[in-house]
Amino acid sequence: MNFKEYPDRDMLALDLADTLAGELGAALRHEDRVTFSVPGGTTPGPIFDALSGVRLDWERVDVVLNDERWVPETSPRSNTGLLRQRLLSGHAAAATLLPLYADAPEPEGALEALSQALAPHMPINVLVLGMGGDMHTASLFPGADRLEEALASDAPILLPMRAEDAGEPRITITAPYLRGALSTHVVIMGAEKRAALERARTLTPVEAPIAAVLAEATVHWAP
Ligand SMILES: O=C1O[C@H](COP(=O)(O)O)[C@@H](O)[C@H](O)[C@H]1O
Repeated sequence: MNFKEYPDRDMLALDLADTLAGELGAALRHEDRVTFSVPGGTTPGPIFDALSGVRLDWERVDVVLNDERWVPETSPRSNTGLLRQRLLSGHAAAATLLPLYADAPEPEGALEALSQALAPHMPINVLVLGMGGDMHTASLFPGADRLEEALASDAPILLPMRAEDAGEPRITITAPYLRGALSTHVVIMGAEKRAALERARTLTPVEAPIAAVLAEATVHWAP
C-alpha cells in the first residue's frame, strides 16, 4: 500500500483528479475503450467536479459505480444521481454510464442483466474507492449477508448486499473484480477514517472489507 497525505481536501481533490486524468489518458492511448470505476457517498464530489472539467477523449470512457444503493436515481441517496450531477457533466458528459440500477423492486430482479452488461468492460482500468468509518468499501460491509461470497476469488462480478448499517439493499462489484483493477486509489478524509484504515491493516477482509483491496492501492488522505 502507498500512502499519500495532502495538506487539505481541496489539494487532494485537485491533485487526485490530475492523477486520474493522467491514468485515463494513458490507458486511452493503448485501448479502444477504458473502464473507470468510482465510489458514491459523500467523499468524491469535489474530485468529480475537478475531473469533469478535464479535456479527455471521454467518448471512449465507460464509467461505472463500485456500488449502488437500491433507490431510484431521483433519491438523494442515489450514487447514480451524484455521478450524473458531479462527474457526467462538462467535458465528462461525453462518457458512457454503465448502470448499476434498474427499475426492479429488489436488486436480485436486475442482477443478471446488469452483470451481463458490465462483464465485457472488465478489467477496470482505473478504480477509485471510498471507505466508511466502519471499514466498508464499495458495498462490502462488515457483517453483510453475502460478504464472504463477495470476497471469494470465484465471486460473480456483482452481488446484492444487505447489512444493518447499509440502509437500503445494495448492489456491489465484488472483491476479485475490484482487485483486478489495473490501477487502484482509495480516498479517505479525516482523522477517524485514517485511524480506521490503520486498524483495517491489522484485520482480515471479513472483519474489515477494505483490507481486501489495499495491497496494490494508493491511499489518498487529507485531514
Ligand atoms: O455507502 C457508501 O459508502 C462509501 C463511503 O462513503 P462516504 O460517504 O463515507 O464517503 C462509498 O465509498 C460507497 O460508494 C457508498 O455507496
